[in-house]
Amino acid sequence: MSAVRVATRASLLARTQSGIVADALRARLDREVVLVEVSTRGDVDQTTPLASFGGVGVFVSAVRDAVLRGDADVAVHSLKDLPTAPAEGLRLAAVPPREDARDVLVARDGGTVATLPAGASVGTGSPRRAAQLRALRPDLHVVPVRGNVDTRVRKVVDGELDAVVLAHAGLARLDRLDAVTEVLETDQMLPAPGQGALAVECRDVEDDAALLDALRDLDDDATRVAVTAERSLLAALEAGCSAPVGAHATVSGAPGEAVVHLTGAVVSDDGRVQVRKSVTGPAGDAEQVGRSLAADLLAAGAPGLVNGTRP
Ligand SMILES: NCc1[nH]cc(CCC(=O)O)c1CC(=O)O
Repeated sequence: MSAVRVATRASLLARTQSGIVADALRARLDREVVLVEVSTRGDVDQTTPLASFGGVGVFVSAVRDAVLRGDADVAVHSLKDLPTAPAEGLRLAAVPPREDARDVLVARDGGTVATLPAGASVGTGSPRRAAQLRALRPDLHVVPVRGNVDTRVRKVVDGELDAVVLAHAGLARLDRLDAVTEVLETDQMLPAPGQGALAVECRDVEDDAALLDALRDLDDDATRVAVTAERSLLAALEAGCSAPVGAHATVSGAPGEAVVHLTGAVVSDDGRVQVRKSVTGPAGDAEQVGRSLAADLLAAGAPGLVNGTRP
């Protein structure tokens, strides 16, 4: 049988994540599984703000194109980087078990959000993290940063910044949890929809039955339900990945009676206005649960926040 080719971005985090999926496929298929690196404009140029490339979508589409062209069979992404619109010609074949979805602080001298000195500079490129940081500590100086996880951590180690906010999941996968000085609870910092989860796509028309079986086996039901609710909320708010929207869902209960509990928040850029709500519904209706929470948030005044802060 031919090798399975896994398309990945070239960054260390992307290669690590794709390696996790490649290992999982290897364990389920008695086949060779190889990584195919795709370099994107967003990876090559680490300084230009992402918005001028058309947002993080640039990372995703180059990897997808490799699969659509037939240069690879499977694409691996961070699920939170995927636009909510479905991709023509591809399907979301597997959502593997999620890592910790929370954000973390990496600060000098063991700092936490509560103990950072007045006016401390905290790096993040995410409007969602910036807005929630300002809500917690209006005195903080939020500095836009780009670059991979290692570069961001180094800015703290080198003293260029007092702290950065990153995803727990990325640091865990890179074995860099030693740098974490505080895990931010979701009531302080609601993660991005899909944070901590991976997305594995294949061609719509894929006819490799063994590969499709392996992908199905890699899919985690509870993770798929949770991220479906979170992304349905995001889509219904008509907010993109750069909007100050947080969402986090958990699934509980026996199969057949499982429920999904979804919390969502929209925050003004300056952190002064936060609309935050929760809803619980049947796991089988995850999309509807997300849409109904979006309606609640919109009724509570979220539209001005979503629209007012889009680039
Ligand atoms: N924005 C880039 C990005 N996309 C996914 C992750 C981490 C892994 C994940 O959230 O699953 C990161 C880095 C970060 O936010 O710290």
